[in-house]
Amino acid sequence: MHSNRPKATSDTSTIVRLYGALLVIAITVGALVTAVALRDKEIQDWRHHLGSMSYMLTEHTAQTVFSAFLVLDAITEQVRQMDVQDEAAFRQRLSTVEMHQLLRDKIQGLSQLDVASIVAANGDNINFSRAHPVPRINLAERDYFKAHRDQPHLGDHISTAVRNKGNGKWTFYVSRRLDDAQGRFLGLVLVGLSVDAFTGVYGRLIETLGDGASISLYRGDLTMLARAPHQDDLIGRVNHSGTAHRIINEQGQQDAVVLADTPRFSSGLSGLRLTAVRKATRYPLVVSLVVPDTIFLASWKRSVTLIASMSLLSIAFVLAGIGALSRTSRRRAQTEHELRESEAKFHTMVDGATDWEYWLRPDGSVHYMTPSVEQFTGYRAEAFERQPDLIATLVHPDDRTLWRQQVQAVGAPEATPSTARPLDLRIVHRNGSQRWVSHVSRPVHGPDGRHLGQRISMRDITERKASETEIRQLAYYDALTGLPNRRMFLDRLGHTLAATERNQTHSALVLLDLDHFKKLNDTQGHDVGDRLLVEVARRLALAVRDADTVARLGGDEFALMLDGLDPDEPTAARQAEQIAEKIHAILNQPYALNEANDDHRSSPSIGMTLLYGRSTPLDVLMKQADVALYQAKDAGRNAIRFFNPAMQAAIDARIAMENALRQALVLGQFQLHYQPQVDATGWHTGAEALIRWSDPVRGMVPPDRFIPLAEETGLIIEIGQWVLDTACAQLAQWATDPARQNLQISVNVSARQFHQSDFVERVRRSLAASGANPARLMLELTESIVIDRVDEVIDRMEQLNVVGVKFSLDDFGTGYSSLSCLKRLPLDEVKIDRSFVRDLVDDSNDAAIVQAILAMSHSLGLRVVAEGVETLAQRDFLLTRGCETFQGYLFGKPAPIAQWAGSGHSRGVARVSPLEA
Ligand SMILES: Nc1nc2c(ncn2[C@@H]2O[C@@H]3COP(=O)(O)O[C@H]4[C@@H](O)[C@H](n5cnc6c(=O)[nH]c(N)nc65)O[C@@H]4COP(=O)(O)O[C@H]3[C@H]2O)c(=O)[nH]1
Repeated sequence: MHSNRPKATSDTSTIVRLYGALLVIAITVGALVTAVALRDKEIQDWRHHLGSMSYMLTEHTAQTVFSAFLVLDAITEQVRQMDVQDEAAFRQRLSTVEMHQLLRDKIQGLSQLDVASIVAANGDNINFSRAHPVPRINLAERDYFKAHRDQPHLGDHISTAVRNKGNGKWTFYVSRRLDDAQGRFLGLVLVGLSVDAFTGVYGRLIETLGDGASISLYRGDLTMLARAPHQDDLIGRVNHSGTAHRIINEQGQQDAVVLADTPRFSSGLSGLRLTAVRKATRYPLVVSLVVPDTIFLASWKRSVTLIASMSLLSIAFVLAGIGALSRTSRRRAQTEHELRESEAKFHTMVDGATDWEYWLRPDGSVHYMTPSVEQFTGYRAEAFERQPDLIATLVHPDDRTLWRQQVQAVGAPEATPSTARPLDLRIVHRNGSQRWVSHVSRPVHGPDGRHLGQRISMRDITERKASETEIRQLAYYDALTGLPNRRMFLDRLGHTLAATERNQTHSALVLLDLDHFKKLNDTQGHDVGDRLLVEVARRLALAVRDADTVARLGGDEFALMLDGLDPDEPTAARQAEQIAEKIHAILNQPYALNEANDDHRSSPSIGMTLLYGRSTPLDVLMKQADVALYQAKDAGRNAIRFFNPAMQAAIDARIAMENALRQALVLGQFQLHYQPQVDATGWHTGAEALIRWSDPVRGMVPPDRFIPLAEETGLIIEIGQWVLDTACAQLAQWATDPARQNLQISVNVSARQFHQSDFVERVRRSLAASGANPARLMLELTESIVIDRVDEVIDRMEQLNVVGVKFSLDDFGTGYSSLSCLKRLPLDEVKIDRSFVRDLVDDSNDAAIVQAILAMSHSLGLRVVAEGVETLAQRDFLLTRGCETFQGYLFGKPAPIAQWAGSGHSRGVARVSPLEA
């Protein structure tokens, strides 16, 4: 993560480390130099010290030896005064008690002197200071005796140290030769010096110096006489290779203090030693003082330890300091780096953001603003920093008050995040264009809770607003005319009801539809129909006040709400009627729909009802207006009808019938009646199944009265299925009767039933369940079914054709089905509506229509069935014009199957048939 730490960080760190290393080196070198200097100084001091000590030791030693020589002098003088002439006299005179006494007296009080003796020329010890008479002791083998005997001019002699024969202690002797007048050897005088006398002093001195130090006393030829600490094996040995030898014998010096790395006598281990060697001035004696480095460098070592400790401590401090410093510097550099990175991230995120973000200080000045502001306003961020009021001027004037309120509320020190509410407002771009933005403002507080102003985000929601408007438009407005749709109208209707109560005024609900609109649509196409609807919408909107509502509920159905009518009901009704008449008149004006049809006439049927308060539910009000509308249509169209109590009764009756109809299916109140269809000879070809409702209250209800209601309520689905199942069952039953097995049954299919998604499947199931022959089933479709969604209709018909089911077009001639459409449908049969048959004989128009239908159907290869044939004249007319199948009271009324006589021939028809006449 920190691999890309900036160079400055490592530079600082390196410098700190370098300084640290230098400091450590300086401390180390300083410590070493100090240690070396101290060592030199210490050695130097010890040199002086040892020099002085060796001097004093040598003086002391010489002084001690001097006392022995004094005694030697006194005894020699005594002997000389005795003037002894020969050896015998010598023996005699010097072995006396007096002489013994003299010897004793001379060494009396001198503890360092062990003994004073007189030795005869043969080596016998003839007298000595210790006792008298003298025990027999011969010293002829002693080195000093031999030296004196053999060297007449030797002078005074110092012997090697030996264990004396008297008390066994280490002793060395100073001796002098005694001669007679002729120079003959008479014997010698000796004085023994106790080695202890020296080692005692040396030892105390060594104690003060410490372990490892030694003091040695040598004779002039470097034969060791005494040593402290004492070492038996060294006494009497000649020092040939030591420091003393080098100084005294090799270099011929009198004294020196030498630092050398030599093996110690004691341990044989190598080590530095300071050796102070000094030759006594009066006697052939050498004193050597040896001090090992454990002593003379002990103090220095302590100092060095202290220095080393101090240095290490200093180094530790320095290292710790460097560590801390470099950590601090690293942390600081890291923090700076992170800050820079964070800032870079912030700018990458924010500067590239499409939203407009800014931060206002508590005084309203701009602290920061994203560059995206330019897209929103056309101004750069700097312009706002210079002129904070610029923002206010860019907020749309209609939104400014709300905007100001929010900015002020959130800008207050006590503002909390909940103070802010998102606000949709418009921003006017420098170029005059407008943008919708979602404005969200939040207070900014520092870590210490201090109010630092507010942060504002503006997100462009222009497209969202447009989509919302579009969605709203689609949801609440009619796409063709731009008028409110049914949903919005019902919504407003609810509000209007509340308003009438509040304002104590009446409103009027007006429903209207255009007479014969469907015909126009079917004959001239949807474009023309649409143009008419748009023009009607425009005229309606112009005809009413702004406060009123005009809506398109669907198709050619429009609704109006007229508000603010008089509190008095009759007056309000009159006002509403006047407006309705105005509308009626306006809509009756000619329409220029296209070039070929610039004087189109259209008229509305208008039904209306008055509203006051919320006591009457919305759907009831709609029904009331609807009923009035139907009344207007019933009255021959192009009329205005006001809803009245009689109409209410009709509504109530309708509701009651709806409930009864629901029950009818459950209670099995439906029956199928069959009306025969016959051929030219009056021979039954089949029957049309017609439903009957046997209601205990209403009696036998004709289908015309309940089928439309069943259609409207959706009950037709179940009822239609029942009819189909019953007819199929009947077919299956006829199939077992040779006289009727070729008869077919026509079944009416309603639009809603046919347009069910699983209609084909239902028919197949019904056929399969009953076992009926599909070829005997004829489904009657009305023109209104086939005119809509032609392709889907054809598809379904073909699917059923495949299994053998046939189709008949019912009520042909009353609708507006175009010939081209008819040609495409897989039909088998066309039924001429009974309204044409009725006046056929008298009305030349109807006769012409029927003839045209027959001609057209024949040209398409379709069978034609004439409905409602009541008279022979009608039958004959039709027969002579090629109609081959008939249905009507002339041949038989619809009747229950039980009343259907077994005969396959209609009564009396053949008799009157012109063909048979
Ligand atoms: N004046 C006169 N009328 C005659 C004559 N011959 C037959 N009619 C009547 O004419 C109607 C013929 O049926 P539609 O046109 O399909 O017209 C039917 C049909 O559209 C519908 N309908 C009847 N049964 C059903 C059904 O099961 N399903 C559906 N969806 N509609 C049905 O109800 C309509 C009326 O049926 P109905 O009242 O049974 O009326 C029947 C029948 O009784 C005649 O010589 N003179």
